[in-house]
Amino acid sequence: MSHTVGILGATGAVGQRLVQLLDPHPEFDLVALTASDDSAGKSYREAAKWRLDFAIPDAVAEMTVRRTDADDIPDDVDLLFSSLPSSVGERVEPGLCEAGYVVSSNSSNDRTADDVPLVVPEVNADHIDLLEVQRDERGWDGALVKNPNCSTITMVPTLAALDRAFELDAVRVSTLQAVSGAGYDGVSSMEIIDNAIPHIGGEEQKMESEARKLLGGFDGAAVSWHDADVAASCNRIPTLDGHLENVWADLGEDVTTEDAADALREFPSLDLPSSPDPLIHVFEEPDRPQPRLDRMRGDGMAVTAGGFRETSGGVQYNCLAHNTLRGAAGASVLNGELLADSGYI
Ligand SMILES: NC(=O)C1=CN([C@@H]2O[C@H](COP(=O)(O)OP(=O)(O)OC[C@H]3O[C@@H](n4cnc5c(N)ncnc54)[C@H](OP(=O)(O)O)[C@@H]3O)[C@@H](O)[C@H]2O)C=CC1
Ligand SMILES: N[C@@H](CC(=O)OP(=O)(O)O)C(=O)O
Repeated sequence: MSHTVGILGATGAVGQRLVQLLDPHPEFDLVALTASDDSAGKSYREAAKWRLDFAIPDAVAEMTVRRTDADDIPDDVDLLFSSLPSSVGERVEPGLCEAGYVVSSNSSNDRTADDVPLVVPEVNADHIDLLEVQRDERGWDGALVKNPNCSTITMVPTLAALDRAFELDAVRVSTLQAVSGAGYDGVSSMEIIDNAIPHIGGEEQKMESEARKLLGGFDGAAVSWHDADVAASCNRIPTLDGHLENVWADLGEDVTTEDAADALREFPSLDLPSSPDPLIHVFEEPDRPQPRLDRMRGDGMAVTAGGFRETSGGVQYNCLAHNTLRGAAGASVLNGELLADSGYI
């Protein structure tokens, strides 16, 4: 069955990735695009500073950009994907849900709120039913579901696999993050060329909290966060797309690299249109994954891992995912597919 969908913040970096994924989507029909008041009233072609390496899809280029306001969005849109700056998302998303819209959001506001499901479908699809609690508590006809931060998404499927096979006690992670994560105007070329920046505001705290919520249990009423101790250190490097992460997982027991790699390899995917199969690709080569070579694995939706080493009571490895596909737009689309599959739209 087909559903009508719209994009909030459609002209931005993540919004353009949403256009890329939704224009050919087999189940979603893209009918509305919004942005700031400066863009409203213009054609998408005029309003968007298009940065992807293919032409704007014909069906989208001449659509008129709308204001990000319930009064300007058709009432019968089944699902809105939100890629607004978090300060804007915080202000407008709850109002849209109150007005009856179902919103799958990539923005960081409200990700750790008690009644907002934070979901990576292959990891914690059951958390989607927190929407029943949300609707009861807030009296909404609409609903708000979030995907996590791109650095968090990159490591969480691998941690979920290790937690199911062994038991996750603690995680230490250091990131090498691509410039697209900061948005097109986020890091200037003079700052990043020939350089690395060991600071991304708020990123460590997001990885530490969002990972524990995603890996937690849901009893039908509330999510109990996983009690693993998670600590992160985040760095920006001059790659375009693809976040690479060095992970130390403490599993409370010695495990072989083969057993750890098998746990990742065997972690199941889902039968949703955007879920890759396999979800986690494990490399034998010690120098993989690499951003340029491996970010498009599974159409940019797979997580890749490799470089396993035994540590005392655990394992060390590297993992990678495409930050604006699996880590942002693709993650929101997957949550939209889960909302459809679960009957919320
Ligand atoms: N999951 C993840 O880890 C990632 C998440 N993100 C998040 O996604 C969101 C979007 O990021 P990105 O695409 O890089 O941002 P951009 O700045 O590229 O795009 C922002 C979009 O929001 C619109 N917008 C800005 N201000 C307003 C406003 N006041 N009212 C309505 N619309 C507005 C812009 O419209 P206009 O063109 O008219 O200004 C544009 O469409 C952010 O919250 C970011 O943190 C980003 C990357 C990865
Ligand atoms: N901070 C991430 C991208 C991002 O926007 O994250 P969030 O969705 O948590 O705001 C990066 O720079 O790579």
